[in-house]
Amino acid sequence: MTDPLRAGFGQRLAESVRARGALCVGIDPHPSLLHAWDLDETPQSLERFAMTAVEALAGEVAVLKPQSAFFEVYGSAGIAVLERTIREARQAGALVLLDIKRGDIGSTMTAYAMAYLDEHAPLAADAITVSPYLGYGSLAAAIGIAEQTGRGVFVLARTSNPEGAGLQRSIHGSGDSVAQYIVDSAAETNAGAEPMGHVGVVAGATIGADELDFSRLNGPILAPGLGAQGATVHSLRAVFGAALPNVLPATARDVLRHGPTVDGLRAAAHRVRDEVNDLLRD
Ligand SMILES: O=C(O)c1cc(=O)[nH]c(=O)n1[C@@H]1O[C@H](COP(=O)(O)O)[C@@H](O)[C@H]1O
Repeated sequence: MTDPLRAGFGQRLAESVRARGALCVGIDPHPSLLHAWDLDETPQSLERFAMTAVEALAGEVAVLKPQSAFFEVYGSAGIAVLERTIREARQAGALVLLDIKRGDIGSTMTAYAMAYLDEHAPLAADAITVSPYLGYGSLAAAIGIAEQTGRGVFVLARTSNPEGAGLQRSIHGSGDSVAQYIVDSAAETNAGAEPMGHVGVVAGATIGADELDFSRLNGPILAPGLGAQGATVHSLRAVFGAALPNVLPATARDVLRHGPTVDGLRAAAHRVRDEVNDLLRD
């Protein structure tokens, strides 16, 4: 295995996907899931939930994606659980994509990058989600620090929620859609990187067929929306076409609802992973 601190994120992700299959499982401790697992809404229960997910999945799937909001709800106690979740998941071999969807003016973005992408940060993950609403250029500090530390960013391009379409499909000054402009901006950053660059994009598995051209991206595509939001593994081919090998399908509730047993969670993740493997082989 390549030293995670010396290889770029594109390479580390490619290796992890090769070894474990293309799947990202979200750790989203929704109140409804806590209840379904017979847990209450306390930091102790949050910890039990997250640690069970880590035990079941961190040695199995390529990427785990804790959703920060569900931890932040509990204040500092929740953040402590998030720190432990990130640390233990990484130690068990998963890449951790922290879902925080940050985006701000450049100087503030530097602070966010130091909080989540700096080697010594308590919440340092392998990658984070970022929002380009303040302009792709405002993300430069995060993109730069990620590159220096062997980490990655996933920029929201065409999100899985129905409300995203109006804004993201509107026409940008470049003449393409806003979403395509984001994909093309990431492509410029990733140009020439081997095996691919460290700037991914987010494009929901729920979006229309062939809506975006990913042919120049040279980076990963996080595709949330499988399961609870209605997309299926089968639908990925129509949405992503030739870009399928770079797609990292993501699902949270559809796996987590098979807890609280470690075996149940693992079997659910394996089922989705195997479906994705079959799709990629076809
Ligand atoms: O960035 C994300 O991960 C994300 C982007 C997007 O377009 N849609 C989306 O659902 N997500 C996240 O992916 C997860 C989806 O969870 P499930 O619908 O339970 O699979 C949530 O944590 C969302 O915040």
